[in-house]
Amino acid sequence: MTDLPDLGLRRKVATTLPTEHGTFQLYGYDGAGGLGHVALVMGDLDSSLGGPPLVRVHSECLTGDALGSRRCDCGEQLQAALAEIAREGRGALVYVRGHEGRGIGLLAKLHAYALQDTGVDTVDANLRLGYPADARTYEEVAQILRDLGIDRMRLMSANPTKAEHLAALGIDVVARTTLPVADRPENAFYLDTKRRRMRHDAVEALPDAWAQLLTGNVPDRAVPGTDAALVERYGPLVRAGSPLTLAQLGQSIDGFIASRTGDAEFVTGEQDRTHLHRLRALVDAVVVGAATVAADDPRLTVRAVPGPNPVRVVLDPRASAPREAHVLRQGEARTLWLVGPDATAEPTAEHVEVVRVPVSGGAGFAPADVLQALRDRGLGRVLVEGGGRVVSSFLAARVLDRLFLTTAPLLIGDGVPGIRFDGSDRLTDALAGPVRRFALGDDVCTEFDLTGRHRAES
Ligand SMILES: Nc1nc2c(ncn2[C@@H]2O[C@H](COP(=O)(O)OP(=O)(O)OP(=O)(O)O)[C@@H](O)[C@H]2O)c(=O)[nH]1
Ligand SMILES: [Zn+2]
Repeated sequence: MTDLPDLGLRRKVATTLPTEHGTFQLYGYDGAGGLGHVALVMGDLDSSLGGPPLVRVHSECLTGDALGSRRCDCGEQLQAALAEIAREGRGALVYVRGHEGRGIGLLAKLHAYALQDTGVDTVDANLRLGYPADARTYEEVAQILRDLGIDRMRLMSANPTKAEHLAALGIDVVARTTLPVADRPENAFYLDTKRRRMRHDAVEALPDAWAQLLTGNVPDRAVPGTDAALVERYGPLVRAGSPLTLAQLGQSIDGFIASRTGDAEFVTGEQDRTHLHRLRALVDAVVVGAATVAADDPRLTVRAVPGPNPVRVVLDPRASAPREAHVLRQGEARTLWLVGPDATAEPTAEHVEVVRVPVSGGAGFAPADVLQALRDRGLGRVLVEGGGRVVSSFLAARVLDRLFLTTAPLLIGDGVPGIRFDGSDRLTDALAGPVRRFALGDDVCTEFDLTGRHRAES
């Protein structure tokens, strides 16, 4: 190992850092002109025990790492590297301060971004501002690696120059592996420039998971983190094809979707809204009852995420929906207004089609008749999203494939009920799993897989 000058860099503090990938040892070092560096370590790094460990030398990128920027791939590489280390149960990530903007600093990088907004590539932008294309140095990194007992390692990086710098400082880089990143419209030019002008490897570029799901494909590999979670959560719905009947409801933990005055803003939080919009984007049609249209005047479009608007379906046997309701007036998506055979209803706008459906028994539609009317119009994938009575009636009729029931940590005490149906006398007959559960901020979404409960075809 080359003898390095002692830069006076010291490990100052040791603590732990629990992350979504597991708990790491965290070491704080001085250096980087007072900014300090951080190393995250998992497992025993001794090469003689488990071979050369997996190491990521990660250059600080405030915009990518902390703010989720899609101009670069830094944030995704950071998460992917931690996930890889956790998968092996062993390795280290050195988070290098002072490397921001390839060593030119944050504000200079932002100036370089402004130039890139005019079409200049990332290399020329640095040069035009009077900086080198890459001003990063690695002496302090080598000192930290040495402090961690790492003299041989497998480096996770697409940048051969980084490996060469570390090798010149006496670190034996026995292998270099690339991390999967998503090729997205926003980062394509940057990634391409790194490959053409900075010798970066062409990394296996994984497609944007949500864009794939929207086109009906379930990617078999996704960038760890958000993309992987999207595939896990929504992949089964895409695979299920058509027909498919889903329901979604957000309610307080004591089972109400609104207070007794009808105040429903907001029972569940922002993340549940995003989840609802994702479900809307993945189906052909969304179904709501006329009472929900009257109470909430929903738009039923996809706004929180990219994706197409579904056809909007209003269940209104007596044609009582307010004629001024958003879905009956605003044409950003088609609306099917399902009314009883004798109800008085005329289309309120070009995008509205009045559909006659038989009224069964009481004054309501049979869920199976509603689904049939939609299938007759090519709408096989359906989301029933409110209110409580409509969702409950589809549940009771055993036509749902899945129910997404989100509960908020809120006790309303009394109000508009959520899921209600004729219960059973014995708990063994109650509706139980299989379920999957996922956290949506403070709320918990429980996904009931009901495919085994369908009413037998008569
Ligand atoms: N000056 C400048 N810096 C950038 C730009 N985009 C990202 N960066 C910085 O580049 C650094 C990361 O370097 P990259 O070239 O993306 O990747 P790398 O570290 O060389 O290689 P990998 O190990 O594969 O990530 C981070 O410090 C970012 O802040 C840019 O357009 N201009
Ligand atoms: Zn970045």
